Amino acid sequence: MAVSAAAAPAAEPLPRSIFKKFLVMLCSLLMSLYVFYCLADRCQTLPGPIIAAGAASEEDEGGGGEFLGGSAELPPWQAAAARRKRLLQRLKQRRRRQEAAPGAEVPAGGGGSRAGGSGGGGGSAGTAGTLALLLGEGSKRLPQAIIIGVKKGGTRALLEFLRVHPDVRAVGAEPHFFDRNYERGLAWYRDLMPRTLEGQITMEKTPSYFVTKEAPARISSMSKGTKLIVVVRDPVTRAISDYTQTLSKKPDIPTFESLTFKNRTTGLIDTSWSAIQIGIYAKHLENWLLYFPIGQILFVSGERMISDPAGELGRVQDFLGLKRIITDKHFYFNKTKGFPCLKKAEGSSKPHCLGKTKGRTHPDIDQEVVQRLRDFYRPFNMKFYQMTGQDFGWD
Ligand SMILES: Nc1ncnc2c1ncn2[C@@H]1O[C@H](COP(=O)(O)OS(=O)(=O)O)[C@@H](OP(=O)(O)O)[C@H]1O
Repeated sequence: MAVSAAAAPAAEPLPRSIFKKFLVMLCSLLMSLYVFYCLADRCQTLPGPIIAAGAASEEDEGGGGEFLGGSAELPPWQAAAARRKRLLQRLKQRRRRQEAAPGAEVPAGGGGSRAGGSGGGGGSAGTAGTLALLLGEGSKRLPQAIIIGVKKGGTRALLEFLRVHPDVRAVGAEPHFFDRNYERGLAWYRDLMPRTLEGQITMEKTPSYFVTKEAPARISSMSKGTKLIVVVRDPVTRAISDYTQTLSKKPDIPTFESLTFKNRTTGLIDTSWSAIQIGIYAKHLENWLLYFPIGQILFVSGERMISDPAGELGRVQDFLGLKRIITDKHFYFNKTKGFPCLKKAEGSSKPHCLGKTKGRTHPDIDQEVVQRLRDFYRPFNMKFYQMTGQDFGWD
């Protein structure tokens, strides 16, 4: 009895220390699980970890491919969540500013890219992809597909919608590499690109390429296999849209009617005015066909991008060899905006329409001038339908 009474207190600390160790291990395990859970994008309402694009844009200096910000005072998992939240906000702000700036005029410099899909079917693939990108996998590649035009055709809408696809990663801003920045070299260009994993497509859009004489040869020398996408729109409406954009920046410019004509009395159209020139699609296309087979160029209808975005996106996904993930389930028609919008914005669960500079009200143009322009473009449009094998219904 005496022996056992003496032995009992000596034995007590042992189970307690084991218990403590067990508790510490359990806590560590739970913490690790929670951190992993957050990294896998499940601990917040935020839809996905975001990685800054290759090069910092004018709005987001220092973003280059790293997580932004830091919260030294917070526990690591909260700091990670806070960083993600801040980064998401900055990317959203940057995107809004890019859209608010007159699209085609935005200078080069990277812009946002995102990892992961929003909305619809690509969710889990997107999350796996984002996690891999988050862990530093993937590499910057030159684009395999480029939206080369046309200015005011609906190029921003196409890129924004395509980015919903988990296998598409794109530069947000327009790099203008093959027109304004070519002397900077391919390494500079590649560095603007977001990281991609095997099987993902890198994309960019710069609508001025379509009318840049040197662009086809330059893109072909980068890669003959580059897939090209052109969003075309009725050249008359396109010209008015182009004019509306310039007018918003320079309210003192002459009227559309006076800029249209070299001589209003004779009715001679001023084809040197870029707003008119860009719409002569057949002429610009001839230049591209010197370097690319027609089958390597996809022509997207700017009008159908508005009336049936899912239909056009279906064609684009096929052309890019992507699974048809973006469908009509991703879109809704916003009556206030008067345009189709995404049900889920990238990086959030909220609906997303393009910015104020997309879908502007056009000034009223003298119908006689409009008719004169229709007559002017008709033969060029016919030629363009013939070359592409598609009737865009502008005439
Ligand atoms: N979903 C949606 N929301 C808003 N706007 C849309 C959409 N789809 C196509 N569009 C049309 O896109 C036109 C702008 O074309 P771009 O994005 O190519 O312009 S830019 O060249 O990048 O400046 C823009 O031209 P405007 O209407 O003249 O503003 C729109 O008509």
